[in-house]
Amino acid sequence: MRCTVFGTGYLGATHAACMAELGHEVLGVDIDPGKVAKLSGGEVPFYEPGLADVLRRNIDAGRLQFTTSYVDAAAFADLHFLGVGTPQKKGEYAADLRHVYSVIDTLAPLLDRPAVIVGKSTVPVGTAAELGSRARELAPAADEVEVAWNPEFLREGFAVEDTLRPDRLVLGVDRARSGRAEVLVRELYADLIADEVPFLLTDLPTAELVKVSANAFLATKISFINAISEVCEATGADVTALADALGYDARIGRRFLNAGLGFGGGCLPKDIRAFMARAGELGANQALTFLREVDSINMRRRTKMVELGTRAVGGSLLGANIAVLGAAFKPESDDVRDSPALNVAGMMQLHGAVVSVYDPKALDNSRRLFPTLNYATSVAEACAGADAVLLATEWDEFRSLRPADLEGHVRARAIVDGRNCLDADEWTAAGWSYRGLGRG
Ligand SMILES: NC(=O)c1ccc[n+]([C@@H]2O[C@H](COP(=O)([O-])OP(=O)(O)OC[C@H]3O[C@@H](n4cnc5c(N)ncnc54)[C@H](O)[C@@H]3O)[C@@H](O)[C@H]2O)c1
Ligand SMILES: O=c1ccn([C@@H]2O[C@H](COP(=O)(O)OP(=O)(O)O[C@H]3O[C@H](CO)[C@@H](O)[C@H](O)[C@H]3O)[C@@H](O)[C@H]2O)c(=O)[nH]1
Repeated sequence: MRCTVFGTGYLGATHAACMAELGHEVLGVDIDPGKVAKLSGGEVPFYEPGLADVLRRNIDAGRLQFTTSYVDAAAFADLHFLGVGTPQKKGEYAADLRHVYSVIDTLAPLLDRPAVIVGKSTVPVGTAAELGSRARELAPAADEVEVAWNPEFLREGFAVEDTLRPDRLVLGVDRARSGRAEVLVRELYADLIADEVPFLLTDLPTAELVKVSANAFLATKISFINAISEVCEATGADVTALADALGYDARIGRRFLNAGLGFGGGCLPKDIRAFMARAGELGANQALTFLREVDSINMRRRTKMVELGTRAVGGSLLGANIAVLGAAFKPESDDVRDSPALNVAGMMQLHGAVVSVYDPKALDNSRRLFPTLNYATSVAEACAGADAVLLATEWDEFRSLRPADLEGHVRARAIVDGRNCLDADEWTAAGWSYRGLGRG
């Protein structure tokens, strides 16, 4: 079948390519002509393992195209996915929905036959119903336009795998409508459903809430273990051993219990804030106040890392050479949105340190977002003359570092492991001062 995907960023480009991989004809639509040109040429404008292969294979097969033209998109299909960004508003907790509304305001007037718009962006509860009313007001096809919500749960770094083998598919529909959305979406995902991926049909607000609740839970789990880290730091306990022991309880589980520098990225931080803002608008102010604490615990880890880095160089950052390994918000991604690593690097610089940042994939994005930091093109270059090394993103290249790899480069043997991914004993035995977060 045919579909379009509006917004070809991390989510949209992946969705478009993967829907083509399932055998559908797909047209990706973006307002950024540069992005459209790259994607059309088979180039992924960001780092996402495995995506380039899927993209090229499907472009070559003639199933996947990209355009900036809404007119072409409206003519191309009757099933339209909406995957544009919903960032945090400047200076507020709430989500900025201007891109989502812009898609509806531009697309709907072009819809002159029955159409289904399926939202995948993460939005505050109530948005889908509002978008549906607006689309029907603007569309020549009026009541024949239906808006449904199919939240996306993919993780960056595993986007292709998560799209082609998701844990579940959730579809929220407007029960007052024809049921066409369910029919089309079930047909689109037929191969996944046949592979026994659970398909959960619900109403619009529930679908919207599933998404933000999932991210709120994940953020809470990370902040829970990071709060325990603070107690470990006060007592000399080791949070990594503690998390392993907790994780054996199947009711708790080990995943998302990695203590360290905490969560960042284009999703968890802004989603929990938008969730709090929306709950407030709905008069449920008390319900999510715990998320404020989740956010605070998370941000405190970043200042703790700065504190450990400062201690590692003897108490003052002024003039100290600091190597920061990692800039992406997590490994296997070049995404630096709300990156804990860059936040720490920036704070160290503000305190007078000379900071050198290295990341295997995220340097271009880092330079664009934080042009005032110094960037190195290798671990060795970042560590040259360093008074302390800070490991901020657990890329394999950094996990596999051995003390000998840094000998001859650093000025002092001090390392702060912000992701608790190094063997503390090995580094200590090699004469290094090793500090981890939540490790005694
Ligand atoms: N990145 C993820 O891993 C992920 C996973 C699940 C959900 N989400 C959600 O998906 C949404 C998109 O996130 P993202 O990370 O892909 O964002 P992104 O910034 O990478 O991509 C958004 C894209 O939308 C395009 N765009 C903006 N306005 C447009 C318009 N009017 N018409 C067409 N294109 C337009 C932009 O040019 C950009 O390419 C957000 O709501 C996010 O919370 C993201
Ligand atoms: O035990 C852990 C696990 C993760 N993190 C950090 O948490 C952040 C988010 O990690 P992850 O959830 O893997 O990355 P995202 O790609 O942002 O994915 C989240 O956000 C997406 C966008 O909403 C959702 O689709 C995914 O399901 C959800 O996991 C990163 O900074 C990680 O370093 C930890 O600190 N400790």
